[in-house]
Amino acid sequence: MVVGVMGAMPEEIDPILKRLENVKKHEVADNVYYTAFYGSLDLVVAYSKIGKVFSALTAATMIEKFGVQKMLFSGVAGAISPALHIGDLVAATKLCQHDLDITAFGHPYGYVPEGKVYVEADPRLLEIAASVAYKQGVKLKRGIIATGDQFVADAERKAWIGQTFNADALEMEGASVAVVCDALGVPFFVLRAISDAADMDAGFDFDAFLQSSAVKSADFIFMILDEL
Ligand SMILES: Nc1ncnc2c(CN3C[C@H](CSc4cnccn4)[C@@H](O)C3)c[nH]c12
Repeated sequence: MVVGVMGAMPEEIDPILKRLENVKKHEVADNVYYTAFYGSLDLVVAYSKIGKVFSALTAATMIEKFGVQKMLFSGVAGAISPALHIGDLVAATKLCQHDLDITAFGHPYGYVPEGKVYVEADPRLLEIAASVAYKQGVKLKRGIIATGDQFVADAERKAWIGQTFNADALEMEGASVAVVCDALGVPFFVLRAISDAADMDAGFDFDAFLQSSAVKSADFIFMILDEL
């Protein structure tokens, strides 16, 4: 089976790559894709670069050019829910785009005609994640993740996103990956480890915790890969 493991930043996939052997590099569509065998799995690993457009391009390229059959996203996120603290793992049950706004035409935030506000993650992959977390004694929360093309470092914006979408965490790539995988019929799973609280300290906390949180997410992704 061909499994895609995506991140947005180099720091999010470095902990994945360093645990793989005989990694091959492929330059496709202005990006670098790494392939390697992991047990019985064929892995395709890449960081997309930041934001919804780049992450959509990478997800589509992984599926259309590399034949990815299951997509796992590993990375960091800003917390919205007060129950989420730096280093905590959260798996997306569904994802939305908090910066998609044609409310001027009477539509809800995050909605465009023939689209949907939320895209649901694959229940089977969520089930595997919950089972792995239980067996390994890892605390894994589930929640709604809101995606937008902005680094949120403002309590008011964070509160608005939380209230408008009932979101538990926010980032800049998950919902676009979800839309691509959903449209192309590829089961997907988005895992994030909290790096900051999307408030006035977000920039400092992000710099301080990016690496350690990215490793936490990557380590759990390997626990899931071992079950696929
Ligand atoms: N508060 C937050 N708001 C929005 N997104 C996030 C994330 C998740 N990632 C990290 C990175 C921030 S932008 C970036 C740009 N340059 C350097 C580092 N990060 C982008 O890929 C989204 C963690 N905390 C977030």
